[in-house]
Amino acid sequence: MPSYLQWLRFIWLPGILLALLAAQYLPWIDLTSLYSVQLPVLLLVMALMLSLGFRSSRVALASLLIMLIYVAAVLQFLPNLNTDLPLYLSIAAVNLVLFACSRDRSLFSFFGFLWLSGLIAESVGLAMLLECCAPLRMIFPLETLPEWLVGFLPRIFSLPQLVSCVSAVGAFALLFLYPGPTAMGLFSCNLLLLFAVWINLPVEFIGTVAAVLLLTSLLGASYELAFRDELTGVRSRRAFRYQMLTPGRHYSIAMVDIDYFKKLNDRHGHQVGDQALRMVAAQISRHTRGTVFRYGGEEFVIFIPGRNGIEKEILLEALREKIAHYPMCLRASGRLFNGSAGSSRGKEGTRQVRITVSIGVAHRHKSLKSSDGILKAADQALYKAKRNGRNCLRVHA
Ligand SMILES: Nc1nc2c(ncn2[C@@H]2O[C@H](COP(=O)(O)OP(=O)(O)OP(=O)(O)O)[C@@H](O)[C@H]2O)c(=O)[nH]1
Repeated sequence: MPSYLQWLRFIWLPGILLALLAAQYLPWIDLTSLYSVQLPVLLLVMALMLSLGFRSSRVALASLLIMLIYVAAVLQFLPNLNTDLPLYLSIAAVNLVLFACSRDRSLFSFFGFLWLSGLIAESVGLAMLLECCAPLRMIFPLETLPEWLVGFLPRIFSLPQLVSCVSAVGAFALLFLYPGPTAMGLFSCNLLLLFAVWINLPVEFIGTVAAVLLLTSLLGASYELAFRDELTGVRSRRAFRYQMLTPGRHYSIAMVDIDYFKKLNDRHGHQVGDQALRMVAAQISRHTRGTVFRYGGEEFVIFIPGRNGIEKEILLEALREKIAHYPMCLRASGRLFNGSAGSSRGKEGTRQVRITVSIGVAHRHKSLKSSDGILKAADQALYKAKRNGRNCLRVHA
């Protein structure tokens, strides 16, 4: 967006509100019918607009697809659409699985152009096949299972039911392969289509619920963007700031900093440095009771609720040791792999790297109450740990 239009970013929502208010007074627009009949369209358009803003082509394509089916059904574009709806829905479910397999990119790109062209070609081809080629349907009745499948499955299954079941299983598998709010949204839509095919849900319900699911997945994705560190998967510094707004009465803050990280980066490259950051984040998450945040660079903060300071220090000391003894192996090429899972440990051409961390911890108590003060105290303790030779834990007195 050009810089002179930047201000639009802050007024588009009040702009929509004013447009809707103005529409109340336009005689040729009947908003009552718009709200009741077109609610799914409004919600799906919202999902589409937001996903375009987020460059989430997967949600954008899913919104477009559901909108296409909804509009075609409501406006009776195709004479047999209502009877063929389960078939269309099951094919939409297959499409959702394909979307879930792809990576998010902008729809305004060659990639987006390919997907949209494919979607249009598929819709037109399917509509022509189902609506115009009646003789073909006599030969291949798409509602029932093909003969070759009847031997394996009971006849009570219709083809759309089978396809929607397989798609839902596929979407579930993809949720495990690429976990995240978007995959979860697409899987939920797949489940919705599965139910719609099996128990004939009304099209208004399908459109509205699908839009709500897609919008919720977008909100989840935006939360992840704002509050999660992309590299390590732990919460971000912004999330820590929010956490410290309501920290509670009894808590401690530990700052964990990787030792000589610059040297590691310089010697083995940034990719190895990134892997080390991921390893440390994973170890902290696994071995502490608190919440882990990446504070910046090679520094992590742990928010540990509870009173027992000594117990927390023992656990943090154990964490420091676990990280120091964690075997990370470097291949001759310089690429890191997980030593504990690596079968090549000790093989020729591999070398182990030991990573250590220094930890500073401060507990909230009578004379140290403000969250900023506690954070500063933990930082001072960390500085002490660094000065005392690193790879150790220091507690703010
Ligand atoms: N690979 C990688 N490096 C990062 C990242 N963020 C910051 N760094 C590097 O982290 C290094 C931090 O170095 P320093 O602050 O000097 O700390 P250090 O070398 O660990 O020294 P001590 O803390 O005193 O032991 C810099 O070289 C940064 O480039 C990141 O996301 N990935």
